[in-house]
Amino acid sequence: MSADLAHIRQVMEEADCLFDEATVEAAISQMAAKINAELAERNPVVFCVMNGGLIISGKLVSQLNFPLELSYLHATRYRNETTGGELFWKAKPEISFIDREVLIIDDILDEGHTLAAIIEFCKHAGASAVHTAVLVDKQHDRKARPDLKADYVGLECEDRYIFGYGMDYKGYWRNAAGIFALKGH
Ligand SMILES: O=P(O)(O)OC[C@H]1O[C@H](OP(=O)(O)OP(=O)(O)O)[C@H](O)[C@@H]1O
Ligand code: HPA
Repeated sequence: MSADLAHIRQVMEEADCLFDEATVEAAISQMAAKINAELAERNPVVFCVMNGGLIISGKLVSQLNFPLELSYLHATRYRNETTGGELFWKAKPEISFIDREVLIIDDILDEGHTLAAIIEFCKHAGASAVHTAVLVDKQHDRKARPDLKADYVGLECEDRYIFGYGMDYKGYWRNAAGIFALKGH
């Protein structure tokens, strides 16, 4: 069924901007500086977690100043909904990373089931270390594991459904140049 575009537009009109473009870009640059300082000599294989990780991955890797290999994987549990379900692998990594360090880039660490499963998968598949970078870490006490943290975090946000910078509302607004919170959520 096609989305109701009038509704999709209204959602943006009513949304609260949590972080404007300049703030998000500054956060991405800070992440890049830290990754450059810590991973430049590690020859990591970098994986973008599709679809949400697309924008942050592109903006982040272009600020990394060392040679790296870039690929993607796709694991999803929200499927255009605002609450998560069972994790479904749409595409597993194709590039080999046995005995290599891996850097996973995603848009958001929410409950963390997605990131935890990807970390586990990469370790089982032979990665010598798994580093993780997320643009946003949502603050609440529903994490898959209480100690689950990403190594590189751009921003922390309140416990609301957010979109923009790769994150979608019903498949839309991944392109929004800012991070917005849905009215009433
Ligand atoms: O921390 P969690 O609660 O597991 O949620 C985070 C994950 O959810 C979103 O992906 P989604 O399942 O929406 O797939 P998509 O990126 O293709 O939209 C997001 O891009 C993260 O990968
Ligand atoms: O708040 C969110 N917004 C968009 N996608 C998401 N995936 C998990 N949480 C979110």
